[in-house]
Amino acid sequence: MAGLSPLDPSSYSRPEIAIVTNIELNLSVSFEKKIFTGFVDLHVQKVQEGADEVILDSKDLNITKILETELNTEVKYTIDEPFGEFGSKLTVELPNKNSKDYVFRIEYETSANASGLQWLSPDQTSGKKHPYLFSQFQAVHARSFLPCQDTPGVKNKYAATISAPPQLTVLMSAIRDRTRELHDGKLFHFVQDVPIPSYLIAIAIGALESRKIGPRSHVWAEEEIIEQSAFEFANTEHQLQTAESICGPYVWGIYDLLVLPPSFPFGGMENPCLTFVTPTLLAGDRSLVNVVAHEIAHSWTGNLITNRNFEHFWLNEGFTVFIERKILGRLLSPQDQDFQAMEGLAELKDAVKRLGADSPLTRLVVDLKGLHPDDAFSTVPYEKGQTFLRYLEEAVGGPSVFEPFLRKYFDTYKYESIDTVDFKTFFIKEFCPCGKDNKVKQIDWDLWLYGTGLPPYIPDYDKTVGEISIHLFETLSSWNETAEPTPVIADDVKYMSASQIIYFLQLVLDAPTVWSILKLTEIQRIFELEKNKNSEIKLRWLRICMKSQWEEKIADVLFWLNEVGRMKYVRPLYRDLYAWESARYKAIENFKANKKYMMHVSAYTVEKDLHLNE
Ligand SMILES: CC/C=C\C/C=C\C[C@@H](O)/C=C/C=C/C=C\[C@@H](O)CCCC(=O)O
Ligand SMILES: [Zn+2]
Repeated sequence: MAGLSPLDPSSYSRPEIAIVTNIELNLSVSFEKKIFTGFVDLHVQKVQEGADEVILDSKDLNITKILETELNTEVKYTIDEPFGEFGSKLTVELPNKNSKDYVFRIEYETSANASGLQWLSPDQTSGKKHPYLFSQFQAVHARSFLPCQDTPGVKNKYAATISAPPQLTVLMSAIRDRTRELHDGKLFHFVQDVPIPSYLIAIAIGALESRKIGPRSHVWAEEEIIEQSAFEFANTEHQLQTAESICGPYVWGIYDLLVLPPSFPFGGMENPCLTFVTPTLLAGDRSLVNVVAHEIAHSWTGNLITNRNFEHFWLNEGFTVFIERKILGRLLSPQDQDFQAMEGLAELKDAVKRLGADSPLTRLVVDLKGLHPDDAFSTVPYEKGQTFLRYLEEAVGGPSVFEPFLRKYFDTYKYESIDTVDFKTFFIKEFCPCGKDNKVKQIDWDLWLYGTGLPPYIPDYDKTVGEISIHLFETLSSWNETAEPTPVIADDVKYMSASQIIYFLQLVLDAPTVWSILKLTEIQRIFELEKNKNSEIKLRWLRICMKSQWEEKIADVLFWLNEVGRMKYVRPLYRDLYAWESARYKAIENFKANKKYMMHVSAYTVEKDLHLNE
C-alpha cells in the first residue's frame, strides 16, 4: 500500500533494514509563523547487512538539508508524494562507511498545518495574553513534528532543546533538565531516558503555572484554572501508589499533569512524565479522576509494554482500562470496580450498535491496511479488551492468580513492543492448559481476538452500586407523566453519586423509547442539571435532549460544541444533530464556522461524521 511497511500498515519506516536508536531535537518555536525550526539528530543503526538507506516517516515537513555528522557530509534523500493522511516516505541514503552507526542531522521546519500540533492565539486561551501550543501525536502524528520512524514498534530515548519567548514555559514528555535565559527568550532542555515510541513524544508551550500536588507530581495549567486543577487532582499520589501496588515500581521518575485548553481532543493522553488532560475533568468534586487512574495505568500498559502497531491497540487500551478499574476497586470498593465496568459495557454496546455487529472494527485485533488509525478509533479496544482480560482472570482462578501473572508479564516485556500473539503465547506458557476440564483450555482465542460484535462472554458484574440508577430508570419509565404526579422528588436522588447519575442517564439514552420533554424537564429539575459541572453527565443529558428532539436545547449543544474539542463529546453530539433532519443544517453550518478552532484530528473525524467529505 503506497510504500507502507508490511510490519506496520500505518508507517513507511523499515526498522528491520536500518533503525533509529536515539533522538536529539533542537528547535525554536515561532508563534507568528506557527512553526518549529531547527534540526534533529537521529542516531541510526544498520540492521540488514548491505543496507544502503534508512526509511523514515514525515508529514508536511520542509526539510532543507541532511548531514551525516561523523563524516560531516551532506547525504542524498528523497521525499515521496504524500499518501492520504499518512504523510510522505522519507528515504535517506546511508553513506559508505565502515561502521554500522550513523548520526544524521536533519535540518527542517514544521508546517503551520501540522496535524499533530494545535496553535492557539491569545484570545483562545484563558489568560488572553499569550499564545499556546500543544501536541497530540497518537496514533501517527509525530511525523508532522519531526522526521522519525513513526511506528510504535520502534522505541527511542530522546533529548530536546527548545527555545521559546521569555514569558512562556515549555513542557515535554520527559524530565525537565535545565532552563537557560537568553537575551531574547528562554532555552529549555529535556531528557527522556526510558525508550518510548514516537507517539509519546509530546510538547506544550504556554503561560503556565504549576502547583505541587505530591512528592513526585506537579499540576500545570494556565493561572486561571491552576487552583481548581490542584484541588481536582490532589489524590494523584494515592492513585500512583495504588497502581504501584498492583503493577510494580513506577520507572518514569516524575508524574506531572498538564491541564490543557478545552480544544484538547481527548480525555487524557498518557505522555510519559506529563499526562495531558482535558479541562472537562474539572468537575469541582473529583468525580472524573478515573481518567487520571487510566493515564497512570498507562505507565505500565502502553508506555512500558507497547503495542507493536496500532492493529494491536487493545494491548495498550484494554489492559489500561482493566488496571484503571483495579485501581478504583482498591480506592473505592470492588462493587464500584464492577459498576465502572457496567458503565463501560453500556458504552461498548452503543459503539457496536453504531458500527454494526459484523463490522471489522468491532474486532479486538483490527486490520489497518489502507485504514488510518484515526478512522478506526472507538471504545471497542478499551471495553472489549478489558472484558476479555476479566474473562481470562476468571478462567485462571481470579485476581490472586491473575495479578502475579500480570506483574510477570510487565516485567518480561517492559521496554518492548509486542503484538497479540506474543501475549497469547506468554499466557499459554504460564497457564499450561493441560487438564481436560481446564477452563484455560476452553478459551476460544480466535473468537475473542478476531470475532466481531459484543464480547462472547459478559461477566456477571456486581450490580449493587447501579441498583439505585436502575430503580430510578424503571420508576420514571413507567410513569405516565400526563396523568400522574411525579413519582420522584429531589430528596430521593440527593445521595446519588455522579457515576450513578451518569449510569441512570445512560439507561435513558439507550432506552428503546423516546422520553417526552415533560419527563425530561422533570429529570432536569430533580438533578439540577442546569448547574451540574460534570461533563459526562452533560454529554448524556444533551444527547437525551437531542434524542427527544427538544428544539430549545440545540443552542446549548452548539454552544458546548464550540467550547470543547474532546472527541468523546463532540462526535456523538454532531452525529445526533446530523441524524435529526431539522438540526442537520445548523450542525453543518456550526462546524464549518468553527472548524478552524478545532485540532486536526477532531475536525477530520467530525467532517466524516457529518458526511462532508463524500
Ligand atoms: C482499533 C483502533 C486502532 C487504532 C486506533 C489508535 C489510535 C487512534 C488515534 O485516533 C488516537 C487515539 C488517542 C487516544 C488518546 C486517549 C484516549 O485514551 C482517550 C479516550 C477518549 C476520551 O476519554 O476522550
Ligand atoms: Zn488510554
